[in-house]
Amino acid sequence: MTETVLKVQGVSKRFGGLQALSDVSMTIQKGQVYGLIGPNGAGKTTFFNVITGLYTPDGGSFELGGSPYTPTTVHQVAKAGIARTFQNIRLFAEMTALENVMVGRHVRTHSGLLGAVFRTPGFKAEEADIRKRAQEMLDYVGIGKYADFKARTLSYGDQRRLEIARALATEPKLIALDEPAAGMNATEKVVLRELIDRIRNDGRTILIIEHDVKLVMGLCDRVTVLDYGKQIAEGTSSEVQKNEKVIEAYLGAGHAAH
Ligand SMILES: Nc1ncnc2c1ncn2[C@@H]1O[C@H](COP(=O)(O)OP(=O)(O)OP(=O)(O)O)[C@@H](O)[C@H]1O
Repeated sequence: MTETVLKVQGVSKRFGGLQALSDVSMTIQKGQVYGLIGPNGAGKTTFFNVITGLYTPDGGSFELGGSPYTPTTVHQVAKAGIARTFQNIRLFAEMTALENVMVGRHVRTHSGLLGAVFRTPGFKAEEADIRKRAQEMLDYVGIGKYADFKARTLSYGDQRRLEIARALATEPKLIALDEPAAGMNATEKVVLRELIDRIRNDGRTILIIEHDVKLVMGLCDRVTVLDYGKQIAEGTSSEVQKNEKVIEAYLGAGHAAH
């Protein structure tokens, strides 16, 4: 039995005279790694920003885990069950790795602000649990030994893994990774690939924007290709690779081929 995690239908987004997304639809099933690729400026980040509540779409409908949802604010989207990472890493640089993950975990806590202010027993117990879970997340992505290091002191690859740990801490239905391999060397990419495989094998569902086509093709169950905001292909990695429009879009004049 397949179970749909995210269903997006007919999403559009215009910036002034520029149609950044034009009637884009996709269905992501539980346990899939779903790739979103396309040349520079194709609309990939815009799509991520729409589904995570950073941009308001001009049209389209959204379902998450079988229920309709409207991605209006970032916080509401996190609560609904989508967690993301960013192309340009967005960590709290002066906070420790552990604290960064604890912030992600707070999306799922109950004590609230009053509990924190008065340090109620309920709050203290919850805080201890959050700390423990955050450490487990760091161990899971392989940077447990850096728990007490400030985020800014970690290597680039480790900061990207920390972002993934923070996203996982919200227990998302869908984890959306925006160019997780950007700036990584070959060794770091191998480790990242293993991590994404492990996250999938543990039953999570992943949407990934990635410029490294080799990585995408090796990792993704299905792929959507955008070009100038339009969906020019959708299918398995091998179907998409053979698609004439895709080859054209990547090799065509005026586009950087990556
Ligand atoms: N906030 C904005 N205001 C105006 N135009 C925007 C905005 N965000 C994106 N765009 C434009 O929308 C188009 C799609 O951009 P987007 O960043 O989504 O592409 P992308 O596929 O993620 O590209 P890249 O691979 O370079 O990150 C581009 O022409 C971009 O200039």
